[in-house]
Amino acid sequence: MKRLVLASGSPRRKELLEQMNLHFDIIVSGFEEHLSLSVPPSELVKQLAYGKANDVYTNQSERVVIGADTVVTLDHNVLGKPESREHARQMLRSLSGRTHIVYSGVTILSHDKKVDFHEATEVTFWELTDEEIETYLNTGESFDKAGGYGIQGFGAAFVKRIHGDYYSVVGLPIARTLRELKAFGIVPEIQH
Ligand SMILES: Cc1cn([C@H]2C[C@H](O)[C@@H](COP(=O)(O)OP(=O)(O)OP(=O)(O)O)O2)c(=O)[nH]c1=O
Repeated sequence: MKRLVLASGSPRRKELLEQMNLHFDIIVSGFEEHLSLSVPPSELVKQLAYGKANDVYTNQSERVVIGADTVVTLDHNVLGKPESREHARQMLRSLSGRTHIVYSGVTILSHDKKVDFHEATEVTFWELTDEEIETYLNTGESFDKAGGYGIQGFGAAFVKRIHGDYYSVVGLPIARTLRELKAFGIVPEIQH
């Protein structure tokens, strides 16, 4: 049986794989993310996902490695994780009352195969007041998340509409990932 490795420090990605009853190890990659690559966001997230997976993959033939990356785009600007409270505030103000796209890219690597894909999900926010934004910033939830919000947390209060895979917004399009993992011989253990 191949050994699945998640090349991610994201607690959300870990929880989603656990939710599906997959057994895996975690090795966090030291790959440096640069959001400035001049490629479309759908390519960018795949390139960053590949960078993370490839950093952890060490040519061990029994390993299947998953890397993933998530960004938010608004008017062709790419928003990663906020670097400060002010940066998070600016991001949330720019997302207020608008529709943005969340891109998640995934790479799965083994010694003889590489699969990569992305999902794009449209998220529309209600108009946010300054007070709502400040209250949200106080939760501290913004700081490790692309676009400065977490749809799975208090950020749920901002979401008017979503079109696409919810789990991709959280960081890992889990259904598509499971489907692709099958080709690597990785299937969840179903408990009877
Ligand atoms: C938009 C949004 C993003 N996010 C998260 C998913 C990702 O973890 C994070 C984007 O950062 P990433 O660089 O994709 O991932 P990461 O740094 O958390 O983990 P690693 O690089 O080790 O794999 O934003 C949410 O949790 N909820 C949301 O609603």
